Amino acid sequence: MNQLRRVTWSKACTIVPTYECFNRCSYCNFRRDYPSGWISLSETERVSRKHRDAGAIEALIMSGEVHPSSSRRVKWLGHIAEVCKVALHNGLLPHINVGPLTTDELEVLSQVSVSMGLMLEQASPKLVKTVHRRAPSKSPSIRLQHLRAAGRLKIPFTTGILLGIGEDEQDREESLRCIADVQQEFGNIQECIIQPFCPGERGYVAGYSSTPFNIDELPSVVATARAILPREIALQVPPNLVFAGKEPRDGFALLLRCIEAGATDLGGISPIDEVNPSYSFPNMSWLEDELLARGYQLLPRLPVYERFIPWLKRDKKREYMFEVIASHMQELREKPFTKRVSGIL
Ligand SMILES: O=c1nc2n(C[C@H](O)[C@H](O)[C@H](O)CO)c3cc(O)ccc3cc-2c(=O)[nH]1
Ligand SMILES: C[C@H]1O[C@@H](n2cnc3c(N)ncnc32)[C@H](O)[C@@H]1O
Ligand code: MET
Ligand code: SF4
Repeated sequence: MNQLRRVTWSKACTIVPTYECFNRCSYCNFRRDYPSGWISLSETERVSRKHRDAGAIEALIMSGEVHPSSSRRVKWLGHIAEVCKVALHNGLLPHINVGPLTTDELEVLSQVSVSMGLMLEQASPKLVKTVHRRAPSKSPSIRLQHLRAAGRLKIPFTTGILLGIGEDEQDREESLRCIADVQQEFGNIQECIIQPFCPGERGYVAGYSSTPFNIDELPSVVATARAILPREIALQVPPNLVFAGKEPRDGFALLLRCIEAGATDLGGISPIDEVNPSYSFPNMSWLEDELLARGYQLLPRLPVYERFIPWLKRDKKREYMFEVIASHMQELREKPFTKRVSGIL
């Protein structure tokens, strides 16, 4: 009998410490002007419980940023750590993506999460003059430094490239080679996201992008990534952006081409994609059936890949985190099916 091939996803609940951000990436639909406030811990608790009860495993902590030299930076970081603790104590495993951090900051947040992430976006310095002109955090050297610091600290890590922001094919290959280099040196990259820029309500690449990303080219970028990146790195594509603006049948056909080109993961699936709120996710139970008919098993996973669990520091303070990991692993082992966790989606 033919072995079923695996495609994974993570049932997530996105928690946003703050939408305020000192950067102004021209494609961003997420940021709001100061002051728009920080999430309270009681709201964090309410949201975490609700999603844990509905079967979520991951708390995707995604935030706007406070300038590195601002006097508010320490409070901002401390608040993110508190938000993670609340999510964890309500049974969710935090994955943190809050922009570039110093080594000390990474160390602090690694205590309260099971994995972290930062998109490289693109390594080409030319974008700091265009889409990232008002986004100092998007300096490629700062982001590569972050990836390497996370490597040194042995933090299981997610990164990726953003497509259609004015880069060309060589730029994409160069960015992927930078990610491969980090992996070669540190081995901490668990997945690489191949993320197509999608214009939303507010984000636009005004006058910058001479070649907006054509979603039908996604499989070929996935194939390039598969050729450049070491085998052990999972390739993630966001299914809501693959399905965007298409009939379900056509969206599915495109997703299948991405999978055949090497994509192995669909990332964090939450009720709302906070980055691209105008694009909803396909129904995961439906996707499970469709994929099964093509020889693929759609399996839920934790936000830390199993081979990295031994990397997580084990001390008294973090004993609780290991209990939460163990209980989710146990549940997935008993019933490793998408239908079981796809609850409220
Ligand atoms: O729903 C989303 N999840 C995003 N995720 C979450 C990701 O899909 C999952 O949380 C991870 O796969 C967990 O392992 C990101 C995670 C990162 O580390 C870096 C960037 C992203 C970007 C998105 C995103 O745009 N939308
Ligand atoms: C969290 C990640 O989301 C990505 N991101 C930000 N805005 C958009 C958009 N409009 N479309 C697709 N991806 C986006 C960036 O790559 C960022 O790092
Ligand atoms: C919507 S972006 C959220 C994460 C962070 N601000 C970054 O751009 O890397
Ligand atoms: S993409 Fe991230 S860094 Fe850029 S403006 Fe939006 S929240 Fe800020």
